[in-house]
Amino acid sequence: MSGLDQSGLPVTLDAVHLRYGATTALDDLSLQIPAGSITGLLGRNGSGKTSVLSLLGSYRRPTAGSVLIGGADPFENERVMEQVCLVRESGDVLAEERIGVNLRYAASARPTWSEELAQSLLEVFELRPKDQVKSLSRGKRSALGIVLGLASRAPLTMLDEVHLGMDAPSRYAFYEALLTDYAEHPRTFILSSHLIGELDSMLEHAVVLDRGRLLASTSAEELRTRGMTLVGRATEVATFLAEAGLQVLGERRLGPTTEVTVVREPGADLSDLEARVAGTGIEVGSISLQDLFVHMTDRSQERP
Ligand SMILES: Nc1ncnc2c1ncn2[C@@H]1O[C@H](COP(=O)(O)OP(=O)(O)OP(=O)(O)O)[C@@H](O)[C@H]1O
Repeated sequence: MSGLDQSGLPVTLDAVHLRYGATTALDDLSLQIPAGSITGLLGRNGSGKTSVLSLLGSYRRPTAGSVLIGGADPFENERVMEQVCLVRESGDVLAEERIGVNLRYAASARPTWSEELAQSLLEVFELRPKDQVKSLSRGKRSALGIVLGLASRAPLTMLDEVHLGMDAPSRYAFYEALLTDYAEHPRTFILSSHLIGELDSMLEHAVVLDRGRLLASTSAEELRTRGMTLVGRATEVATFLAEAGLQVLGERRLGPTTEVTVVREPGADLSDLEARVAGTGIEVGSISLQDLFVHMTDRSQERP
């Protein structure tokens, strides 16, 4: 890696294991996050999202395997880490200090810092430099984390559930600010969240974890097209499904009508589904990333 990479850093995890004592948090995780992408790091509680970000933020080292940012090991690597910004849910701020002091501290540590962006975001989120961090409400403290994360303009910027506690208008202001600044200053963003519905349209790449294992690391578009819904008369849908060779994830009955969610195997094609249902009265619809995620991580079918 030479100098500052202004267009975003790629991330590679190769056979990564992370254990906390007897707990295996990450189990043989291999994935790549493209440089310059807005990537969603998705998973249920305890799936390992924060653990992945702690490795990338150089708070921890893997028990086994390798973590590379821009081709280099980030651990205790100042040259890499000045280009990496991780904002954790806890904020990582100097709570006893004023907002202005926190901003000056961040600016001094970051060669890519934009003071202009920081000041405009303070206005967007109605934060005043003279306010003490410890007196901020939870939502305002989250907003401060977002100001620090976005104004860092770090080539790898990671935001771990940062928008928790923020009201809907503030969250939408955050999404808009991120997209606007990203358009002018592309970089790699990794956003970890449960609010997949809100992030869906922003994401270019998605990493889905479940119990420390990788379920998917793929383009968001590929993930979105993995599933479809079929809505029609129950008998017709059942007849179609009997011949279609599709995996059924879920079914909802609404009187004589049924809605089934089907998925294709990675690499298979669902684009001909419209043509295949022609004349059956069945309608084909898309499913949201949120619904697909719920289905992918559903454990209700598991039996010990
Ligand atoms: N410091 C720790 N000591 C022991 N176990 C830990 C520690 N941190 C995390 N774990 C365990 O590692 C696993 C992954 O946790 P992690 O915090 O990475 O998940 P997460 O996806 O970020 O969860 P959440 O969405 O609830 O924040 C969980 O089983 C968790 O209990």
